[in-house]
Amino acid sequence: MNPSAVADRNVADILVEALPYIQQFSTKTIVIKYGGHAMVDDKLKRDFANDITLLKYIGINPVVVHGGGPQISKVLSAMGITSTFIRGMRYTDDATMDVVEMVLGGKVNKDIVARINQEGGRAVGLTGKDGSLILAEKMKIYVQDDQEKPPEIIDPGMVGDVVSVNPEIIHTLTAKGFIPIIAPVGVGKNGETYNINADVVASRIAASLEAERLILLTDVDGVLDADNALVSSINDQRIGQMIGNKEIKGGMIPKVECALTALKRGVKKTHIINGKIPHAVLLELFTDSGIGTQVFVNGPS
Ligand SMILES: Nc1ncnc2c1ncn2[C@@H]1O[C@H](COP(=O)(O)OP(=O)(O)O)[C@@H](O)[C@H]1O
Ligand SMILES: CC(=O)N[C@@H](CCC(=O)OP(=O)(O)O)C(=O)O
Repeated sequence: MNPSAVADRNVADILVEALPYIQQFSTKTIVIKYGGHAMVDDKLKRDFANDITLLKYIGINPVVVHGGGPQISKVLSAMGITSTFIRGMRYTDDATMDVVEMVLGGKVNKDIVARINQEGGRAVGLTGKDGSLILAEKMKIYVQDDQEKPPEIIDPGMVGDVVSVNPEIIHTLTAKGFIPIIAPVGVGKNGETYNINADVVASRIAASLEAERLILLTDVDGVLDADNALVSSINDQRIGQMIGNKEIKGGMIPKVECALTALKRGVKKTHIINGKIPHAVLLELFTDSGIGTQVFVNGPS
């Protein structure tokens, strides 16, 4: 639905339309991945903080996993370091890892926490190290440019994959009325620090919490086809085709792959939506038409 169409509607109508959704989601867990590209300006950041606070007040358990890719790149470039990305993952040497941990676990995480608390919510910031939330290991990235040759394995440095999630700390916080805000930094079995793509963390956290919804907020309306038209529903087969013919590229690759992983691991529904639309989270959850792309396993394409 066009967001301005929502604004023109009678407030009472909107509230009534929202009621069955509020009833459906009450006491359920909704995981929201807040991408760095959606953290655009003060107004949008405030809208996001409002949405999350409102969800908690009406009895839903929101859990936020945030990114911060552009924010990391800005600090790295001020230090004269240029990042390279392999299939949407930032090559992470030791110096880059330090910056990633400082930016994600520090500035970005605390900004989101402070904004939600400003709106009357009770947010608590965590990285995957806190409460041993995310056990990680080095990710192996397979790249196959030539179908005739076997895939090449690329060493991405300290890029991590999630081995397991221990959600105890999240359950403890949500039960006490807090909203967990999670930075995608993981810990290895020898205490080493890993940089994990935030989409990967969001999908595994959502699975571990048996979440009702995983919502991935980004800076485009959802998955776009070759004509830049929104694909409002997509299944695993079409995802494979669109990655294969490079219609889905870069940062959208981990997003669609993670949406599928979440569904296969028991999350009920997953949507990729434009976080630059004011109150995108509320529009997605509480209106009949919703926005963005819904991802399916074996479903409609
Ligand atoms: N088929 C596609 N549809 C939409 N976006 C795509 C597609 N292929 C690549 N992209 C890119 O993926 C980006 C979103 O990923 P990313 O930049 O990592 O965002 P975020 O910071 O929200 O995780 C879009 O801005 C777009 O440039
Ligand atoms: C391994 C890897 O690429 N990690 C990401 C972590 C942040 C992230 O995922 O941020 P967005 O969601 O804003 O893209 C990075 O270094 O940029």
